[in-house]
Amino acid sequence: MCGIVGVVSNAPVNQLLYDAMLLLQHRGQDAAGIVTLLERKFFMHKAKGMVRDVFRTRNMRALPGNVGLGQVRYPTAGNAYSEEEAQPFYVNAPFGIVMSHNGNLTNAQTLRAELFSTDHRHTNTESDSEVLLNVLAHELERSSRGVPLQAKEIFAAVRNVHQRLRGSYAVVALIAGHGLLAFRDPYGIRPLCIGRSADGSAMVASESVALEGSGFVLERDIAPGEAVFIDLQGNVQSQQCAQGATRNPCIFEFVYLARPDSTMDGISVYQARLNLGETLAKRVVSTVPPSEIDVIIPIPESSRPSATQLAHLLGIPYREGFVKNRYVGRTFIMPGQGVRKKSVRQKLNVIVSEFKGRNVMLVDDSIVRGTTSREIVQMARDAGAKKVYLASAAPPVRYPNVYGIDMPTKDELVAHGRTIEEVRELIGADALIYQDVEGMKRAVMKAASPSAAGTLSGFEASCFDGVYITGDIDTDSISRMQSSRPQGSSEEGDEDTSRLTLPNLS
Ligand SMILES: O=P(O)(O)OC[C@H]1O[C@H](OP(=O)(O)OP(=O)(O)O)[C@H](O)[C@@H]1O
Ligand SMILES: NC(=O)CC[C@H](N)C(=O)O
Ligand SMILES: [Mg+2]
Repeated sequence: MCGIVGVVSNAPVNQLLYDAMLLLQHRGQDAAGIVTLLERKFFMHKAKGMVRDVFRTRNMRALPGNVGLGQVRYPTAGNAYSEEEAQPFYVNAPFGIVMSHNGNLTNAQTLRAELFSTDHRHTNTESDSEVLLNVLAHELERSSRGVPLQAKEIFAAVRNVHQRLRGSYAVVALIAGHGLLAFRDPYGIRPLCIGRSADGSAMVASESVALEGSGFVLERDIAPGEAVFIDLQGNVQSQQCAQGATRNPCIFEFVYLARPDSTMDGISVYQARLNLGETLAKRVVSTVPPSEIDVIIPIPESSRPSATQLAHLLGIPYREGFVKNRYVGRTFIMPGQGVRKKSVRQKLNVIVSEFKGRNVMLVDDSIVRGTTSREIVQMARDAGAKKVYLASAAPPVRYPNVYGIDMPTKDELVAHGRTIEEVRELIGADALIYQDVEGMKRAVMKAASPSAAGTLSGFEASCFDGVYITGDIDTDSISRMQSSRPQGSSEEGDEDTSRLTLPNLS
């Protein structure tokens, strides 16, 4: 996942975009970029790093214009360390287009070859997003050949783009001299919403928190397959551009990726996490009698709502036993296992009195590679805990994700090919309780507003159930994607040489 945002306003948008990107920072910590549009000219600044490091006053001053877009990147394809693959991307024809993408194309290699041989377009990076931009540019060129580019031609181009792309994509693009285009893949895997401010400005963003925190009111989610075009005067037009679109948002957004104060596809992320704690409570009682748990301790940050609800329902005290260093980012979305592992200890420290002589139940939202759990269980023991139980608000992550979450190889998933007992042993906990897949889906669905519930077909939950919603994923495509996953650099904690190796228990 990455965070994307676009604005059409009647006042300068540089600061607005910067602030919205800070609200989306949890979706990507690796690179950040803004493009603004003044008359026919784009102004761009992008670099590796978090928003506050990438933009200096001089960079902000060099971003004039009332229209613009931005992105915070969490790399899932191409090169994690390449400045060139920071977004937005730019092409000069037709018209001049810049684009930000959240998601992952599963047919990027085929498209790259097709772009070169058939469309005669050159891509110069390993990024799937650059491929996407070129497909969009080619289709805009085709649909507007000999006629002025208007909403009709733009929607026709998006229809063709949907035909060619596979995978997940939420996109915001600016077309010089025309306006802002936003669209979402036909399954709605990655989120995108739209809102307005009192002065009539329009904003599209990955999460509602970016709108609300910027003084906008959330109007609605952009529907799966839908395209929205906002002209330079702020007039909004939209059209469904995909056949047979269904709403299947990525369930991992609700488990971990999104901020709890966001609402996506009509589902409150916070309520979803509370509900996950509720269903988890039922699983806990059938494994560890509540009388044997002295205290429930969340693993900050994302597990807090589930842990609170679990503690409440079991009638066990909830305590903050780990203090988080707020200056260390999210460890899961860091590129490279070496840096992730080191960061868990830098990020979390224990309050010994909450552990000493107690049976503690630690709660996390999910266990992916097991990096966090193994460190945390050991830290709890070192702090004097008698028994350390671990509960996960999500089921075991057993399958690679190909839709924009960096878990592309099954070997790095601690639960792949292992029984829960084997995972427990590896992590070193006295008991390990996982959510079950159906319980998770029900819990998240229950958090949907009544009007949204009817529009949801289900969830993209492949990393938990192995069912890939786009229907075109097999072991070959997974290994192809594995080879195009972000590569690290040795100077920043090379992930290949320091990759966590798990003992083979079979
Ligand atoms: O099993 P692992 O591979 O360690 O991944 C899972 C952990 O990573 C995430 O935390 P993260 O620190 O990224 O973010 P958070 O502060 O939002 O919880 C998630 O909340 C789990 O704690
Ligand atoms: N996480 C994302 O949405 C990543 C977008 C794109 N695939 C990249 O790697 O830059
Ligand atoms: Mg966490």
